Amino acid sequence: MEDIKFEVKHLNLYYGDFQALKDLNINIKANRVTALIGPSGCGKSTFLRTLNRMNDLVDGVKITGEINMDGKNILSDKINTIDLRTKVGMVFQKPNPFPMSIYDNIAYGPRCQGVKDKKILDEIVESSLKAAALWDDVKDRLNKNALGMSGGQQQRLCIARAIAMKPEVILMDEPTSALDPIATQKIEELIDILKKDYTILIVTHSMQQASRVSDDTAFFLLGEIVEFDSTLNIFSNPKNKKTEEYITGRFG
Ligand SMILES: Nc1ncnc2c1ncn2[C@@H]1O[C@H](COP(=O)(O)OP(=O)(O)OP(=O)(O)O)[C@@H](O)[C@H]1O
Repeated sequence: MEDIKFEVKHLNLYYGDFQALKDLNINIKANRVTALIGPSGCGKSTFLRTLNRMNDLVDGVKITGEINMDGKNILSDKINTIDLRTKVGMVFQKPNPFPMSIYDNIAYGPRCQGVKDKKILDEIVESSLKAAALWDDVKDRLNKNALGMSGGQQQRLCIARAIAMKPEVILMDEPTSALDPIATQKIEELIDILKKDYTILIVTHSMQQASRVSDDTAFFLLGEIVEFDSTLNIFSNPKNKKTEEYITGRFG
């Protein structure tokens, strides 16, 4: 059996009285790329954020059900959310480097965790930038401000920053929606390389992107998962009529 990273059981999420996720049941496989697709407002980002408890930061949220990560329910009160967010890193829609040097952007997280040794920090910075396919672009200007990089480079820096924390999972919420086609292609190539070492979930509005980068795809509609299958099946032989209508562009 393939390794399951997240086993989601009867997951419901409410923002106040509004139910944004409805009885989700899904197994996310380790070391695969899972795409979350569906029309605007159907709960993709909300679901993504349950996986590192980012919704805890929103007032009035209520969550029921279970999300077992490597067999442990991460929704339990006993879970240390700081540790969880170290294991489950996140990359956002808009690249959001800190207004500091390229080096310090990567070293920031490890330093917060108490790493002080310059040699170790140098190693983390180099290996993280290499893993994000950015080292060659920036190795001669590590002390320059990260805000001077192109948008695509900034997004790869944000991926490198996530990698520096040695995560097991990387959540990506529309990571290329602010990027041009060439920068997008680089991120997609990177995702393909990273899945060897990490479990990746990606929210995307691009059907082409979902079919290019992902192994499995979940189709969301109005807070429910309508269909979850291999990306090949979802795009070539969807079982649900709504899935077929969405992927062929008839709504959304
Ligand atoms: N903080 C919040 N408070 C109240 N309602 C929210 C909050 N965040 C999201 N919602 C609502 O929950 C539903 C799901 O939102 P979510 O952002 O998860 O959808 P999405 O599928 O990611 O949409 P998009 O593709 O537009 O990013 C929407 O109806 C949204 O208005």
